[in-house]
Amino acid sequence: MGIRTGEQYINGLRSRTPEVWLRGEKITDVVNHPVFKQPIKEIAKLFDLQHDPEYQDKITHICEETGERVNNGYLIPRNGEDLKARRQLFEIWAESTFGLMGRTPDFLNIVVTSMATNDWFFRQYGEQYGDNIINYYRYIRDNDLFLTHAIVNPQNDRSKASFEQNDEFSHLGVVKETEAGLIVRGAKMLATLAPITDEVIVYSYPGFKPGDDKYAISFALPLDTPGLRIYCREEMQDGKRSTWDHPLASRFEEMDAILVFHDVLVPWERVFINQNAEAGNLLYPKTGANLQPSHQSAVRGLCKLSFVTDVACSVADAIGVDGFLNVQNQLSELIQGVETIRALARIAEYEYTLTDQGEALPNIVPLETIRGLLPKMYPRAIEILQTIGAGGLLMSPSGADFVNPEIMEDMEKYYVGRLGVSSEKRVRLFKLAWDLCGEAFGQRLLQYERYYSGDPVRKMGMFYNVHKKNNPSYPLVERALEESLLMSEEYKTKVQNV
Ligand SMILES: Cc1cc2nc3c(=O)[nH]c(=O)nc-3n(C[C@H](O)[C@H](O)[C@H](O)COP(=O)(O)OP(=O)(O)OC[C@H]3O[C@@H](n4cnc5c(N)ncnc54)[C@H](O)[C@@H]3O)c2cc1C
Repeated sequence: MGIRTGEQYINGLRSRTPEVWLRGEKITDVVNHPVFKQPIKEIAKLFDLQHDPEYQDKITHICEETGERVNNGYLIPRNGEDLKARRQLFEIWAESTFGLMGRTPDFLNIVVTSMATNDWFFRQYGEQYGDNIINYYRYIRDNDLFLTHAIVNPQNDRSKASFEQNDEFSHLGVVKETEAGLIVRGAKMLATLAPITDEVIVYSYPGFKPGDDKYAISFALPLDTPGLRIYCREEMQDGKRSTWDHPLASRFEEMDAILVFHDVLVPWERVFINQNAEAGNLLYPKTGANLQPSHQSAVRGLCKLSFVTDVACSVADAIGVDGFLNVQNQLSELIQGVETIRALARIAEYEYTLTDQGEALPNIVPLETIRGLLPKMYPRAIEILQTIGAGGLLMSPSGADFVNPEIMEDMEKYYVGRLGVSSEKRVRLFKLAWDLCGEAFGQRLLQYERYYSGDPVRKMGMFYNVHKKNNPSYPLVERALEESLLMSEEYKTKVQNV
């Protein structure tokens, strides 16, 4: 089949009834549910872009294996040009949602592509697991499926390993093996967009302890697999608020969910890692399953930070405060932050290396640097937006006020910005800003930047450890010590006295 249209994506959702729970209610028609309707349309637009003549060649390519047109996320990067082609996809899709939707389909396309490129890794633990990951890659590529992923255990007791938890299966694990496949039980978090995706892939961060084998699994399933429940968090938008009042929050909410598996059958052909703590721990360091999607996250994060920066500049300009030195300092901090991330993302691409499999890997150091910087830069950007918008963020009336003839005149008079900025423009701009920096929607966006790819605190620790391993000595420091010693009177005296 190759690339789908938005309508085909929506029809795919319509054809299935996963067990989605929201506010104690089982949702039977996700496509028409007010909470999911608009985000589904926003994702559908991404699929449609694949058919838009302006974008098609930038975000899709002809698959060598099938001759069909497929998404660039399925491109196995072999050189810098391929990485660039992939980046164009990330940019175009990220810009479509202003970078506010993080788990667009490209994210997991890349994870699975990288896993399949490294089938040798899975094969070490059984030939069939290598075949399974390749077949799964082909299946999602050729059917252009949209995946969610659940890789973290629920926060039950983080001081204990999975096998030490009070309940043997609070963390997802294997109950038994059958002829048909694995029977799995327990929970995984935090599957963003799960209710509106086609399939889930389960794997884990490293960190399995001896005794954890039965929890060290990786597999993929359709979301309507019997026994699989999707528990949504409380929604941040009820789907009824207007796009005038909530220009972003009403469009781009990414629902997050916990997945609970009630003795779910995972057919053997969908198993990639089977109860193997060693494989679970080595998946990240030995394959590009972690690194390759960081490229998408970097480009998407750049788009989001750029957007918030532009909103802050627009707000400052609209009320004439961008001539003040303190405001200029804050805006420059944001602009320089964007430029830093842009430069790092480009360096990662240019300094790619080839693995033994011929897979082009972007340079991990700049990508991990972005991963370290964004969780600090993004909250800072939001703080700056709040500081520049100040009280104005809290005085915005609603769209309904602007169309009521009794008060319209006041609306148009008292909410104006600097010369040339109408009341309506100013209020709508401040509402855009408020969605980002005040609404629960905006708080979730912030939490996303902190945690979307793991705990930033431990990531910084790992970054330092890897740096130390790769830089076991510091020759410049040694030279500085050596040279100054040789030049010192103390050294000369010591030599004379010996
Ligand atoms: C908006 C959002 C969307 C997400 N989307 C997805 C998704 O689509 N798929 C997915 O699989 N996951 C997703 N995640 C989950 C994400 O991977 C986790 O939130 C992240 O890995 C951090 O884990 P945690 O939330 O369990 O925090 P924890 O690991 O429980 O950490 C909680 C706190 O305790 C500290 N801490 C915990 N353990 C240790 C330790 N051993 N040493 C030192 N400090 C420790 C941490 O520093 C942190 O401050 C998402 C998260 C968010 C917020």
